[in-house]
Amino acid sequence: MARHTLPTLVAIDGPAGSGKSSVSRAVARRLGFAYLDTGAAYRALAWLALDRKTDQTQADAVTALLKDFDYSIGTDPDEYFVTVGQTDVTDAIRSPEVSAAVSAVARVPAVREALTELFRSLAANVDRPGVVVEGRDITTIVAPEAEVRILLTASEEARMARRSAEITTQSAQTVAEQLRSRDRADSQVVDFMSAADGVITVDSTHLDFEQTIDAVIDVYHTRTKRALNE
Ligand SMILES: Nc1ncnc2c1ncn2[C@@H]1O[C@H](COP(=O)(O)OP(=O)(O)OP(=O)(O)O)[C@@H](O)[C@H]1O
Ligand SMILES: Nc1ccn([C@@H]2O[C@H](COP(=O)(O)O)[C@@H](O)[C@H]2O)c(=O)n1
Repeated sequence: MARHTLPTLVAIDGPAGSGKSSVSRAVARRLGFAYLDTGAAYRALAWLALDRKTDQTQADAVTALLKDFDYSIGTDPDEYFVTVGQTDVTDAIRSPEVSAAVSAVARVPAVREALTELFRSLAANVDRPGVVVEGRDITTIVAPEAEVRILLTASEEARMARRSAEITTQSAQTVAEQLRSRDRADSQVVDFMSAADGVITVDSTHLDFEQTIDAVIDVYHTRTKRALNE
């Protein structure tokens, strides 16, 4: 009987706007790996809370949503989608309302436990030789055993400039304040501002997009070669 080999895990954490999703997706494409965006699940649950008019500050009410959280995500880097039940929420989960609500949902311990299990199962069952998983606690909680663990950072100034270039419907000041306040709230729950032991920092402040992808791929090759020699 064929033995199921676990996919190679590339874990990437970092603050909002550091380039986790865009860089991880591009790295997955280059390596022929799957791509798992974990923030999408927290966003989808926040979307459900808003849809059901659930008070996101009430941990019990948010936890109760988990029982009918019928969540699905595409892990092919070229076919990304997010659904809740029959509803495609791929775009809706990026709305300012969801971004403002998501940290309250993500701080509920029962939510973190359930989603961590879900991420482990999704990552273990991809149909590619590896998977790039990105979020806030992948290198530390979800997959501390990952072969490659990276903290992707950039200065607050660079992250804000990149994000506000993307969002044209809000002022640069509003975008910056939302980014800062989300990082502040999220970092009370998990530490994604400093690299844990064994985690390599890639600082993209002075790198363009392609250089950042190259830097991550370099870390991948260095770490996987070293693992082969150990
Ligand atoms: N090195 C870079 N140079 C220039 N732009 C970059 C670089 N890395 C990422 N970007 C751009 O910065 C923006 C934010 O990146 P991205 O959405 O991937 O960040 P993120 O860390 O996933 O953010 P969030 O956690 O808020 O979802 C995107 O427009 C992306 O194309
Ligand atoms: N591993 C993770 C990933 C995300 N979160 C929470 O979800 C929010 C949205 O994440 P994005 O990557 O899409 O920005 C984020 O602000 C966190 O609240 C998390 O807790 N852990």
